[in-house]
Amino acid sequence: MRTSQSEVVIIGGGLAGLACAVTLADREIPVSLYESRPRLGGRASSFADKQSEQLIDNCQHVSMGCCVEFNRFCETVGIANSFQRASELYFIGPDSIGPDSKGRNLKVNRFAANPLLPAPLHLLPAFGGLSYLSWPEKIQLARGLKQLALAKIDPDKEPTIAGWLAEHGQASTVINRFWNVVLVSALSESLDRISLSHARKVFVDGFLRARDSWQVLIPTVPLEHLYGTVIQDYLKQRGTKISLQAGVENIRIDGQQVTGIQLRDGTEIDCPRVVLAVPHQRVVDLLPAEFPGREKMTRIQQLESAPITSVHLWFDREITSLPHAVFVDTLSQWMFNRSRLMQDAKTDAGYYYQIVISASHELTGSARQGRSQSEIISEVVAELAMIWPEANSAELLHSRMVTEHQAVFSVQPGVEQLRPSQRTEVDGLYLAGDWTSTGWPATMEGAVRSGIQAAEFLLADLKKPESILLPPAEASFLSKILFRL
Ligand SMILES: Cc1cc2nc3c(=O)[nH]c(=O)nc-3n(C[C@H](O)[C@H](O)[C@H](O)COP(=O)(O)OP(=O)(O)OC[C@H]3O[C@@H](n4cnc5c(N)ncnc54)[C@H](O)[C@@H]3O)c2cc1C
Repeated sequence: MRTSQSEVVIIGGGLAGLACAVTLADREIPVSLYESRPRLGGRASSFADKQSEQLIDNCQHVSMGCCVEFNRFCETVGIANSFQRASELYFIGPDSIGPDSKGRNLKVNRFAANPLLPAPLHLLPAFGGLSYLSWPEKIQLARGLKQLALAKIDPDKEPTIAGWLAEHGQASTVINRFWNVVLVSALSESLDRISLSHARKVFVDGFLRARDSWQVLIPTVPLEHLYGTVIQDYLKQRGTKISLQAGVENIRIDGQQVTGIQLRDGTEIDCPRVVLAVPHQRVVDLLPAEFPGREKMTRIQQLESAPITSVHLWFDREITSLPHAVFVDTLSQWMFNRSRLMQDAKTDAGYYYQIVISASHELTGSARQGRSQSEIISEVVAELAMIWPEANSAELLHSRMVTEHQAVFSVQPGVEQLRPSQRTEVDGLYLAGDWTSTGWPATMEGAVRSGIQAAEFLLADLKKPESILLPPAEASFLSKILFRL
């Protein structure tokens, strides 16, 4: 079968494809979106857990105040009120200082901005109050943060943040209890695989630039409701045709120009403009053997991936009333108290907690050393019991562990040279996806930015140029002076 389609075809209904579709649909450009799975949302989605009879997210997805484009996207499509803004975090670490204070009493450190101090001083009292760093360590940390903010980075020969920290005299306690805690959860990679520039971006955008940038936004409904149903309705009302379970087999290119796509069921669709918004691992397979710029495009195959593991636990009682917490120097990294956070939380299946372990290399392949899922889950529960003894007496009603092996691309030195622009050398072919060149790591912000950037290029080619992408939040006066931001 052969059909002609809308002015623009988007392949992939993750956040990148959706942001592109929303941007174009809002400007009355006819769009058809093809998604291979039965639902939208891509990596940010939910699945039905039979035992708890709940829709659970493949993993907790949080955003931050500095994710300006993602936050605007949520406002646009009407889902912004389905997030809770956390203006206080809880860091749980030893109640004493020194490298040997592991396996000891733990303390909840409340972490919030001082309402009277401007950025970048607003978080200084919170850092100063951390129970598990000594004053000399805190001073060393402040010095390290300043050096990082002012660092001049040569993208062609930048070190890893692990190498840079060692070179700049950061002690192992400071690395394990601060740098590791912040960077591994923000970038989903281990310090020896994180580039200096990506590490710098986390601190500059998240902590130093503006007052509310560090705040964490947590969804209060399953991701399926956020990125599935609501956005689907938004797009359909604006005339976008959405086809689910409609995998694309290949893209046709004639000389310099895109001419259409072929679906896996054999349907041929003619279309002069295609936005390819699939994960980077899928891109090259969808393209013909020859086309302009192919060599450059194939570089994305060198992008490596990092895994994220989530451990879902249902107890017969509440083990803590804290809505979320960050753990210092343990296998578990973040706890989300889903029974407290979710709008329509049901507790018939138990009190539901989700533990996130980013860059979970040690839980995959041979690094896992034969440990079974139940052994890993027991280790996580034992860590929770060290903090909240209630977990010892509570009955664990149900549990499951989910590891996304290709959760994010790995932000190693040199990664920016592998990330392509959203505009390709083929007329009418655009790319979108968290892996394209946005300057952001693999995040919902990066995905949304890429989709909007693709739409900007496409609109320019349609002779409807518009500057849509927002600049980063403006740096405070003091941050400009101190760090030249
Ligand atoms: C476990 C986990 C935890 C994460 N936590 C966070 C977090 O807390 N905060 C954050 O900001 N980010 C987080 N991320 C990253 C975030 O989910 C991604 O960066 C973002 O969702 C990527 O969106 P995307 O549209 O670029 O790609 P994807 O979401 O991968 O979307 C691509 C889509 O293309 C579809 N597709 C593939 N091939 C075809 C084909 N041939 N035809 C049609 N469709 C096709 C796929 O089915 C998919 O729906 C996390 C990711 C994971 C996996």
